[in-house]
Amino acid sequence: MENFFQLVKNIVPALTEKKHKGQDGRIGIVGGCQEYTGAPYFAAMSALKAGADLSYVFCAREAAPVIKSYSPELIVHPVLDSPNAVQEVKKWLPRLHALVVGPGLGRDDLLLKNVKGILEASKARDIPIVIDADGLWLIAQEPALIQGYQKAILTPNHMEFSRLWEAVVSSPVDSSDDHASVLRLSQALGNVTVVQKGEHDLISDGQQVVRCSQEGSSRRCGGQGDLLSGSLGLMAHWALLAGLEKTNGTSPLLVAAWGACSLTRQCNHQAFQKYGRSTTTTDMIAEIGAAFSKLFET
Ligand SMILES: NC(=O)C1=CN([C@@H]2O[C@H](COP(=O)(O)OP(=O)(O)OC[C@H]3O[C@@H](n4cnc5c(N)ncnc54)[C@H](OP(=O)(O)O)[C@@H]3O)[C@@H](O)[C@H]2O)[C@@H](O)CC1
Ligand SMILES: Nc1ncnc2c1ncn2[C@@H]1O[C@H](COP(=O)(O)OP(=O)(O)OP(=O)(O)O)[C@@H](O)[C@H]1O
Ligand SMILES: [Mg+2]
Repeated sequence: MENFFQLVKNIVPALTEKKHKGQDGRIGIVGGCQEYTGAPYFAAMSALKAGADLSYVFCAREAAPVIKSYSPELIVHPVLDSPNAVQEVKKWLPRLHALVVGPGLGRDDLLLKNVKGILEASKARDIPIVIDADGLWLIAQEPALIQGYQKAILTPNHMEFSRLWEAVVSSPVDSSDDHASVLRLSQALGNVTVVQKGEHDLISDGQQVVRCSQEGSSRRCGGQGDLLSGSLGLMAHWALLAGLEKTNGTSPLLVAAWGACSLTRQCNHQAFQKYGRSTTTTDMIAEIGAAFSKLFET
C-alpha cells in the first residue's frame, strides 16, 4: 500500500513569501440555520486553521450574526434563505476553490431547494464539493444531484451511510463487511468518493478502499465531523491542484480524505490528552496546527 503520509505531504502547498492572500485556499461552507450555528463555524474555522487563506460561510439570515460573533476570521453571507440565494452564491463561485455543503444546514424545504441550485451551479464550474450532514440528507432524497460527479466527496456518519445506502442500493447493507459496503456505495453513486466515518474511517473511490486508523480517543463530542468536512474541503483543493503526479497515481480525493481523517483523529487524540472527558470540538480545533505539523510537516 502507498505511504499515505508521504502522499499527503506531497500535496501540501509550500509556504513561501511569493504568494498572495487566497492562493492557498478559498473555501466556502454552505450551512447554518436557526437551529445550528456551531457546525458551519467549526467547518469554516477548521479549513482556516488547516491552512486556508479565506473561509466563507453561506447561511440563513438568522444564523449570520451568531456565526460572525463567534469569530472575526470568517466572512459570512446571510443569503441561503433569500429568494435569490442561488444567484447570490453564484457570484462567489468563481472565487471559491472548494465547497463544503451541509454542516448545520437543517432540513427546511426552502433551504434545501436553494442548495440544489447551488450544487448544480458548482458542478457546472467543476468545483470540488464535500457533502456532509444535512447535505447528505438532500442527496439521499435525490441521488441524481451528485451521481457521477468526479469532484464530489461524501462524508457520512453511521446513520447517514444507512440513509444513502437505502436510497441507492436495493439490497440490505452487509454490516459484516464494511469494506465491501463503502466500495459498493461509491460505485452505485458513479464512483464519487465516499468516506464512511467510524471507529476506523473507510474511504473509497469505487476502485479501492483505504482505511484510516490514526489513533483518536474514545471521546465522541458533537462537531468532530464538521472539523473533518471543513479540513477536507481544503485538502481536496490542494490534492486536485497537485494532481496525480504528486499522488503517485492514487486518486487525489482519496489522498485528501485520508489526510483530513488523520488530522481529525490526531486532533481528537491531542485534545483528549489535555482535557479528557471534557474535550470539545473547540479544543480539537485548537490542536489543528500542532496536529498538522506532527503528521504532515517534514
Ligand atoms: N454544534 C452544532 O451546531 C452541531 C450541529 N450538528 C448538525 O446537526 C444536524 C444533524 O446532524 P446529526 O449528525 O445529528 O444527524 P442525523 O443524521 O439525524 O444523526 C443523528 C443520529 O444518528 C445516530 N447515530 C449517529 N452516529 C451513530 C453511530 N455511530 N452509531 C449508531 N447511531 C448513530 C444517533 O442516533 P441515536 O443514538 O440518537 O438513536 C443520532 O441521534 C446537522 O446539520 C449537523 O451538521 C452536528 O454537526 C453537531 C454539532
Ligand atoms: N468510534 C470511533 N473511534 C474513533 N474515532 C471515531 C469514532 N467514531 C467516529 N470517529 C471519528 O470522529 C470523526 C467524526 O465522525 P463522526 O461519526 O462523529 O461524525 P458526525 O456524526 O458527522 O459528527 P458531527 O457531530 O460533527 O456531526 C471522524 O474523523 C471519525 O474518524
Ligand atoms: Mg455530522
